[in-house]
Amino acid sequence: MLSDIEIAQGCQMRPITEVAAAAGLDADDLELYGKYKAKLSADVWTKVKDKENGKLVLVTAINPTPAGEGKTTTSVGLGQALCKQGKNAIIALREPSLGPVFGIKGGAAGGGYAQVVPMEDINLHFTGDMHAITAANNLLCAMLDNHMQQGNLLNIDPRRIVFTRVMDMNDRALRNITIGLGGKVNGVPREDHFMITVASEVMAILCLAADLDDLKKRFGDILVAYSYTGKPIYARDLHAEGAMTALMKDAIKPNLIQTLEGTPCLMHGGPFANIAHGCNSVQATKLALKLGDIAITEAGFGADLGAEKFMDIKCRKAGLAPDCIVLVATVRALKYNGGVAKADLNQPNMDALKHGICNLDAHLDNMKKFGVPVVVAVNAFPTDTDEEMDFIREHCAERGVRVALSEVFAKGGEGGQALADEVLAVLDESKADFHMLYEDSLPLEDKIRKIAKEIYGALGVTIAPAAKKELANITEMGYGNLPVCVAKTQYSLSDDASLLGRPTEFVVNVRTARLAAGAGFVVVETGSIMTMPGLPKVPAAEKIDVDSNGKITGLF
Ligand SMILES: Nc1ncnc2c1ncn2[C@@H]1O[C@H](COP(=O)(O)OP(=O)(O)O)[C@@H](O)[C@H]1O
Ligand SMILES: O=COP(=O)(O)O
Ligand SMILES: [Mg+2]
Repeated sequence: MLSDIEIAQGCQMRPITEVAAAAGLDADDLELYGKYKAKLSADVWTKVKDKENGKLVLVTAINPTPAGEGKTTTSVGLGQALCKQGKNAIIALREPSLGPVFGIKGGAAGGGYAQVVPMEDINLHFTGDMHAITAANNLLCAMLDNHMQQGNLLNIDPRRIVFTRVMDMNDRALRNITIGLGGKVNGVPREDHFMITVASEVMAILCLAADLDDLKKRFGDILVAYSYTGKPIYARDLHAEGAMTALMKDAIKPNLIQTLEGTPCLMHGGPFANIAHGCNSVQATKLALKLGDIAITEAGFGADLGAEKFMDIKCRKAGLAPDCIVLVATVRALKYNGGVAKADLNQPNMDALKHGICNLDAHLDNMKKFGVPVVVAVNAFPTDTDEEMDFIREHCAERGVRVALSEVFAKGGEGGQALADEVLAVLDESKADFHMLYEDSLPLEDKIRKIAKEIYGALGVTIAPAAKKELANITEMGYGNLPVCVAKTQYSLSDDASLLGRPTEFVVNVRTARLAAGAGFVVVETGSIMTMPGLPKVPAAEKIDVDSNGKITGLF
């Protein structure tokens, strides 16, 4: 079989203006970035906002292997499959980060015959949104350090700065740094940190902002530090929000691209779900609901992370309500959860599969708590045996859960017909009764406990003294009603990556708490999760190249 990039490069793409027209958009609605990419102009929303919403389908997954289990692939394939049936379906995805592209996981444009294109553009610079987010974030940092250098009128305590620099790269050497060295002319010496751009509050704000004015207000609301007397200092106190917004005036516009089968895809915002809220932008999702009769969107990593945050943060903030959940399961991830080593996942192993199926059960039980009907998509890999796939389908049938074998990777939209039929049946039944896991009024610590117990299956939660103190401080400052965004490993329901399957006898250990006042949630870090990943022993970057004609190879 051809590689993802070979398939993508072999695609005869439609001009993006044609794709837009099929989605009901005309040339005035587009700002072209070449022939195959465009941004939607700001007044598209005014044009479509009074249209009736389509149905909303969320694609999530069981706990993944390090390679990922095919949420993006399934989202693209399902969109292709529905369009093949003549439905007006549009997908809304997140943008890739260079971290995984050059690291372990690869791109975020799907795979096989279920990809969005132009894949290499999308996975590298795309339309520059990641660079704009990085620049806006680091401008604020530069203005913060400059304020302290220029007399520090705000009396900022350099030991209590809570906003850090970012870079869209896996670079562990930047996790903990010292800046301002070299004497008076070089600034105020202090400890600083880098996180990866996709974990930043600026990224979250892009994903949750309604428009340019809201973006600017949220930027101004970013808590950056405390003064020596404990007074909170916001970005607006540094007069940074205007310039930050100017840097992001194009990044806030959703991107329009196409699938391998020429069907429309909105791609905007790229937070990871282990260290951020993991959902594409509200703007893109709301536009997809207006432009399509069915909008398919994804949330990162497993349902314990992306789906929970989709429901409890994105839907809460945006007034969205999913009509159907597609839960992607793979034989390989279930065997991984059944204790099989990564190197042996391609070997048939019914015992491990039967042992690991409890992870699927955990996520099925969890999704029920949100009142949204589920379809399990068994994402078929070439190494899967019929016996293994039949076991998963029979297990779902015994639970009374709709299930479909998805072959979209190998066959594109044609391979997603069974899945499309199951999703359409759910949408026709309209049995969704969406509700969030907790009320705004639940105290922050209790929100954390509720997520840990109800979704992760924890016995309880430990909260480090510093985190406990910061949660109390955040509540004292009037932010106790905000939702919580848990930063946690994606490999386990617990905060310990080694506890696979459906662990029970564990507690979740909260290390830190951070107010993202601009985004409107509180981030708590658990276990050993880090917001700046590192490159692996053999980075994927080593296999990426470009020839003298500009043709890229090795991206996957
Ligand atoms: N059915 C499949 N067979 C083979 N490879 C697949 C299949 N589905 C996905 N992949 C590959 O697995 C990786 C992860 O897929 P992706 O859709 O990005 O997962 P996720 O969005 O859940 O992280 C990609 O490299 C993709 O090409
Ligand atoms: O946030 C992570 O997203 P994927 O699961 O799509 O890699
Ligand atoms: Mg993905």
